[in-house]
Amino acid sequence: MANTEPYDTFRWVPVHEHGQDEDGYLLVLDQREIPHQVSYVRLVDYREVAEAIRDMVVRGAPAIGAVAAYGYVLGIKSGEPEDQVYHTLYASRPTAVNLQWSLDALRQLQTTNWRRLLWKANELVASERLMNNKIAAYGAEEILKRWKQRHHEGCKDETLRVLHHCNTGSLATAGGGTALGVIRKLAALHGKVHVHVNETRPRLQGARLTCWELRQWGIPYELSVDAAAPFLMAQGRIQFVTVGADRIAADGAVANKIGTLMIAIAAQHYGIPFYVCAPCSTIDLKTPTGAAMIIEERSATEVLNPSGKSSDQWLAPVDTPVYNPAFDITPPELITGGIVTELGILRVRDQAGAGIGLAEQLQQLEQRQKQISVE
Ligand SMILES: CSC[C@@H](O)[C@@H](O)C(=O)COP(=O)(O)O
Repeated sequence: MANTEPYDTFRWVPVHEHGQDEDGYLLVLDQREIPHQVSYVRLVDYREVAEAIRDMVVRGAPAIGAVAAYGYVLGIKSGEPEDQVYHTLYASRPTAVNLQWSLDALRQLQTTNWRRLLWKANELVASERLMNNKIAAYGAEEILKRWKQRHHEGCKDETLRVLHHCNTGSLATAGGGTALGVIRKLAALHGKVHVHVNETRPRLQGARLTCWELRQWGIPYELSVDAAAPFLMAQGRIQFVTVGADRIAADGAVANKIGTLMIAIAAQHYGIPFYVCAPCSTIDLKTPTGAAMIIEERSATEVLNPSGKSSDQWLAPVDTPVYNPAFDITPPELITGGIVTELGILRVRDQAGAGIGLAEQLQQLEQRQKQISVE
């Protein structure tokens, strides 16, 4: 099982012969087909895995990382040169650092024993599931505390209202999700939670995937076009923003789905706390600032013909020039709430508004976790 849902986002399927694992393949839920149908793609070759990541059969930074790890197992199992396997998978999507992180975790074992690599891939997936639970707990505790404070100060609304961009649920991770995991936990703790879902042009991860997951979880939601977000804030419909991340630089700048920056700017304008929820593996201390990040550019067709169907569904004249960055970079000063990780919450700005680097805070949180586990 790759997660705790009635559906598996991905699953390694062992093939047993003579009482032991002789072989195996990867099943991946085809997210391009959601919400219309739940179907799985069977992947037996590491090149197919790279293609599935590139084509967004599977997407979401942590899920990409986990699936790439199984891709690496498939490549090594079939005797392909390690370098080729590593670099083919590595290049499949450039912005999500989790991809590199999980491939490095396997490469460091320096083994061609695929069963040992498979064991490691399974371990990464299991630990990520636990991390998701911790992110959910820390994030929900923080937001609920702030919400109660607001209430105490006179806000009469009984419902906790959150805006979410893209998809960060079980479909995007190996567990219960990051930002959506926080929302799910909030719903479990508080009951009255309402989610404003941004549709997330051009691939519509919000409309197709987040609405699908929220419906299954029984959490009330409402869908709007991306450009509506600032106006919803102006109308007082949003109290918090939670989003995920594909890479976080050492200064706290966040690469996430295109549209995130627009929301962060508006949230600051309207005084709405903006939270980024991500495992520590998304923090890339080797990248000092957002300016050093590689932002993936995707095809013009995604924008011109999102359905991928017949030419009469093109949204603009066929040869219209398009610039289609898949992500944007939100500067640290706009991460007004904090970065929710499995170790706790990182603050990007101190009380006086000065920048605080993440490296030192991470060290402190790690130290604290070690102390807790000793006690
Ligand atoms: C927990 S998922 C975090 C991010 O990967 C998510 O917010 C996002 O931007 C996904 O982009 P996608 O292009 O769908 O892979």
